Amino acid sequence: MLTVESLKKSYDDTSGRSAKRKSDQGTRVYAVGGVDFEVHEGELFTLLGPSGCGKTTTLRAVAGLERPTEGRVTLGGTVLFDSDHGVNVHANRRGLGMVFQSYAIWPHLSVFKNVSFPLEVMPRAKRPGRKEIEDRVGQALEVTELGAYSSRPATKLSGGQQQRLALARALVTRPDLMLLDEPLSNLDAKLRESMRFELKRLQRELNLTAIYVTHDQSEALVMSNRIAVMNKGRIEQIGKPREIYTKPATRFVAEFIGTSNFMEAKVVSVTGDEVAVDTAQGRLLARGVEAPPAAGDTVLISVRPECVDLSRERRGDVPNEWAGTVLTRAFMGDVVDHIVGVGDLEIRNRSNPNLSIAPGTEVYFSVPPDKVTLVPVD
Ligand SMILES: Nc1ncnc2c1ncn2[C@@H]1O[C@H](COP(=O)(O)OP(=O)(O)OP(=O)(O)O)[C@@H](O)[C@H]1O
Repeated sequence: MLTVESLKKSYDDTSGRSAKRKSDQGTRVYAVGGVDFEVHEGELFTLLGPSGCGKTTTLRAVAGLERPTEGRVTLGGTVLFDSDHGVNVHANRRGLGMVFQSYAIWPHLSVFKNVSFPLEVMPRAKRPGRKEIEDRVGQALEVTELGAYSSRPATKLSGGQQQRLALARALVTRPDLMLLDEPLSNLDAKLRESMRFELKRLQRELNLTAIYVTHDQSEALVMSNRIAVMNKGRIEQIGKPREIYTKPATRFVAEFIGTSNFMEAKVVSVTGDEVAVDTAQGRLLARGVEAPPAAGDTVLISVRPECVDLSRERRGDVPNEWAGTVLTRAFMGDVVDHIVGVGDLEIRNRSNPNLSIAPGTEVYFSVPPDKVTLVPVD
């Protein structure tokens, strides 16, 4: 549905020293350094990454609010931007719906008028008749569960309701693609969590195609069909939430999404998709490795804390079983974390809160081989 190819956006570097060099060398900084992705119909596609990684710039380039330095953007077969051929369709003519962090409802208008406004300002030739405007606004308010507030001044809505109003206003034009830039970040934590599910339900029910921008990894995991993890203006990995979490392609992805135990290791042997590695603390077996490395390669091992099985007794019949000592334990209500020391290494385990082992206790822990992830060394 949407294709973004080799998208780049650079700015003049106005920071200190490099600004001086700019005059003779033309220094540019890349906010987006060449990204490629596709968004399929009916999909919620998330751009996820830390502050400053270029996600908003990418979204604004798709919206037509930012002119890319290079690249091509195509929506349903129509070229919206193409640097090689000088194509740049105006933002108003791209047929997109947008919801931003500051959802900017019009305070002097009623809920109904806020939603009808985008239809009323359409060029005369495209503008729907009065009856159709009423029907479409009614529908948009219905799906966002604001029907009962139609005549209320927009300022007399709660934060969550105002957020839904911003969504209704974007939906009413029936856009081919919705662009959502951190739309929940102004809400308090509890409301933000329930709105995740609301938004996801709406997107699914209306079969909306959407690009969602967030720096919040749990929001991305809950809501997305697919996620593109961005770092320093580039995409490090694109995949389904489960793939991104269980098979991080780079150290950055493994560190940014969730928590992980990392160990440097050397590959000892490779048999099909089974890889044995040596770490400073001992040998580990990894199974189900896609694109296995070669013997002798250096790799990074990543193991999620919930994949570390902790026990007071040695089991003996399981692979990857090591002995260690509990250093700390942290109870967090729904889970408990134990930090286990093995030589210089600290391994984090996450368990059901029924397990509680005092610091200083000798323990055994093991990792199922299919939970040992090999990450290429950067
Ligand atoms: N107009 C501009 N001039 C110069 N640099 C800019 C401009 N706009 C953005 N940048 C820089 O480009 C980089 C990417 O910015 P962008 O807003 O896309 O990041 P982001 O990932 O959306 O971050 P955040 O989550 O903080 O909004 C940043 O380093 C930013 O400082």
